Amino acid sequence: MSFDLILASASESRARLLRSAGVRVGITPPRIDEDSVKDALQAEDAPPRDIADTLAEMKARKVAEKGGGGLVLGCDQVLSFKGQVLSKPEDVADAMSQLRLLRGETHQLLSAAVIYEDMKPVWRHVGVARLTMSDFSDAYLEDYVERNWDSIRWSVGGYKIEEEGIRLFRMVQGDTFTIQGLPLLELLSYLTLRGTLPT
Ligand SMILES: Nc1nc2c(ncn2[C@@H]2O[C@H](COP(=O)(O)OP(=O)(O)OP(=O)(O)O)[C@@H](O)[C@H]2O)c(=O)[nH]1
Repeated sequence: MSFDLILASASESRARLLRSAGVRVGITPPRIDEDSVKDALQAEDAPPRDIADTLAEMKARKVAEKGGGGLVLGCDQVLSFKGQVLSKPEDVADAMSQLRLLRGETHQLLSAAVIYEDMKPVWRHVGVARLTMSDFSDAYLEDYVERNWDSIRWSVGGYKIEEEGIRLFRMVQGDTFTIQGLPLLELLSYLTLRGTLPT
């Protein structure tokens, strides 16, 4: 089976978004040390957008270097809150403390995507969403995390917007795809414009 692109990501959410849109996706998870790259960039005060874009490009390049040709898509999402960059929660306690931090406040999700072809970047986009959380109670927060841990553990911010996580919010600006980790609309526009996908 031929693929429209290779997804250089272990994210089941991204694979699902692409396949639901009818994109024929091969998966090759990248093997990069995200944390050390993130730490180095934060030490240089790199803005969250640059952190996400740099990591997305590194993942695409790492998989493109394995050969195989075609289009390789690398992605990365970061949560930006008052100058901090938050990652996926380490454990239940971390998820609870992150959500307490974000409660009643507005944070941004930045979802970067980079496509490599013939060993060079040919397209990139960083989607941005702004999300304002409601003032949910500690009791609901703890119950939400305990019940949903197996799902939210894979999500930056410790929530899944398309599941019960939507109840944590009172306002969301930006598309659900960007929030779920992929600027899908912009990606599909590029793939149709270049003739990879029929339209
Ligand atoms: N389904 C869903 N996934 C979300 C949501 N918010 C964030 N995510 C996921 O959170 C993850 C963000 O972490 P990343 O480091 O960018 O990606 P990853 O899952 O570690 O996978 P790699 O691309 O291999 O690094 C992605 O898998 C996103 O799809 C959401 O609201 N819904």
